[in-house]
Amino acid sequence: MTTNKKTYNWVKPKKFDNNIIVIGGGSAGLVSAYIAAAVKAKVTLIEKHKMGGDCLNTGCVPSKALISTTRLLADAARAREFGIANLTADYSFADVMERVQRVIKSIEPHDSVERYQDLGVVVIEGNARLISPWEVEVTTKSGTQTLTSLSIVIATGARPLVPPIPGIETVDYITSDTIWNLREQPKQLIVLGGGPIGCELAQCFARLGSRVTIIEMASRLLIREDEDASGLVLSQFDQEGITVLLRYTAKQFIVENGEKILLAEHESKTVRIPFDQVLLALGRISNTSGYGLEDIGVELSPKRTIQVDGFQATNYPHIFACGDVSGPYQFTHTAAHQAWYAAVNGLFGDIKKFRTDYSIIPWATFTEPEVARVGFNEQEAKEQGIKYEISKYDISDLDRAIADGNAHGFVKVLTRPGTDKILGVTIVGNHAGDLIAEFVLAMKYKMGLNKILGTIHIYPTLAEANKYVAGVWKKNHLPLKLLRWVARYHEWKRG
Ligand SMILES: Cc1cc2nc3c(=O)[nH]c(=O)nc-3n(C[C@H](O)[C@H](O)[C@H](O)COP(=O)(O)OP(=O)(O)OC[C@H]3O[C@@H](n4cnc5c(N)ncnc54)[C@H](O)[C@@H]3O)c2cc1C
Ligand SMILES: NC(=O)c1ccc[n+]([C@@H]2O[C@H](COP(=O)([O-])OP(=O)(O)OC[C@H]3O[C@@H](n4cnc5c(N)ncnc54)[C@H](O)[C@@H]3O)[C@@H](O)[C@H]2O)c1
Repeated sequence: MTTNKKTYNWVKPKKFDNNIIVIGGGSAGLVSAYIAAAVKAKVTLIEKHKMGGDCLNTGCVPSKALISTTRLLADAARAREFGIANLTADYSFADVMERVQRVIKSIEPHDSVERYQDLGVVVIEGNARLISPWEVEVTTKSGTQTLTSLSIVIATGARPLVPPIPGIETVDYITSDTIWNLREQPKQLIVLGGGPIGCELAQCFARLGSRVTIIEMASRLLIREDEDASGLVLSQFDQEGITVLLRYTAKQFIVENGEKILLAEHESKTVRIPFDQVLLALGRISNTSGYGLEDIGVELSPKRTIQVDGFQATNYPHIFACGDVSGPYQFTHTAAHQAWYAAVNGLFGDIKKFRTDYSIIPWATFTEPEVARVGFNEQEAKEQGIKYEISKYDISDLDRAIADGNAHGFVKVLTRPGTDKILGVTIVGNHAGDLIAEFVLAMKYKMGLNKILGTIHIYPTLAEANKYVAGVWKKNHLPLKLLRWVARYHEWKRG
């Protein structure tokens, strides 16, 4: 990437207050600041809202806290299957939502100003604005100051997409930012979008007793995953009474006699869907305006994320970006991964630069069943013309899953034809997000399915599914010639 010509229009300070300034105290910013402090750099972290960013305050943590409560309710509803005649759950929606806040409070110290100050980071709670490629203006309650830095990491995150659907402003919509403020349960909740946010939250609210309808314009839920994976999520949602309307596109909101109605388009017809609350889960857009990027000319990508090169650098070689604001992934663990590169390249790039390693990126959607993935799935391999073989193990056969009363799902491994090299894995089922870790490690350290098959897995665990799928691969790759020869050898020995 070439240096933006605008660099030459700015006067570079002769001395600097900081080695690195990090803008944004979410998953990406916190890790960048941590790394910088660990290697003894002078680092200032600026956060304008809440330390911990989306993950702690409105994203991963509250959603997973709500998932754990609602799973308890779903398990209680299945009590009979477990030999318990009657198990009633007495709860109030408001109490459940308060518990979510308590979980956030318990995790808050991990991301707190105090913790980062103790680590050696200067933390400023204020609004940052780039006023030159080396200067950041910070506005706090007590005033405005200008800081200078040799390098800058932009980690300003993303926000829920609010599309300009006519009438949207009249229906008091909620997003993943505001849903956590609800204390009164929606009776009839529409969830716009069947991606990870829509699916996780739709299931939670259905389990709490709301009547939930998902509106998804694509032909499947979780469209990035393979059809067999999203199919299992769909059939679970059907069983739980969630209405899933596929190939429906939200077109307009109207309010008639006080009733809120969504007009959605389906097969060229307009369908009316009444509701009392609508959650927008239509994707997240990067925060790229209002803090000086446009003034100094930091370039954006066609997807409106900050454009970075393979080293997380923007068109200014000393300004880096990481996390949701730069993409291409929008996960806490990828934000943290990129943050290491942004900080290290920002501090030591003159000596050595490290290219961000995207070779093995895992993720999971925490619906029941969970859907976890690393590497290629079938649809991506086909799109990219990559040849593969499939080994699939059905979890309905797994002793532990049967004992747990959760015998559904699968482990599917794509391997390079004729070898045990793993190209990608999809796991659907209980604890899929944990089970995939074995394959992430195997892929990272280039271990094939033979190595997984040769590893002892504790009986009876869900992790045995990983060994069994390796066994499926082995059965399909038996050394037939050798086995024929061995059979003759045994025959000869018998005389
Ligand atoms: C409902 C939901 C569930 C999710 N679940 C998961 C999950 O289970 N697993 C997973 O891996 N990911 C999950 N994610 C995604 C994850 O939350 C994000 O990928 C992650 O938080 C991105 O971190 P970030 O640091 O890039 O951005 P953020 O966390 O958004 O942090 C950016 C920070 O920058 C601050 N900021 C912005 N502008 C300025 C400025 N000018 N000055 C100072 N500060 C500024 C903001 O206030 C914010 O705190 C979920 C997201 C949502 C919404
Ligand atoms: N477990 C996790 O790791 C986790 C959980 C939640 C969110 N996230 C992150 O947050 C990101 C955003 O999630 P998301 O679910 O909001 O976005 P998404 O982009 O994954 O899904 C949005 C869905 O909305 C549909 N859609 C868009 N416009 C529509 C319309 N007008 N009518 C009907 N449907 C429409 C799209 O087809 C798509 O399927 C994810 O990509 C993920 O990276 C991760």
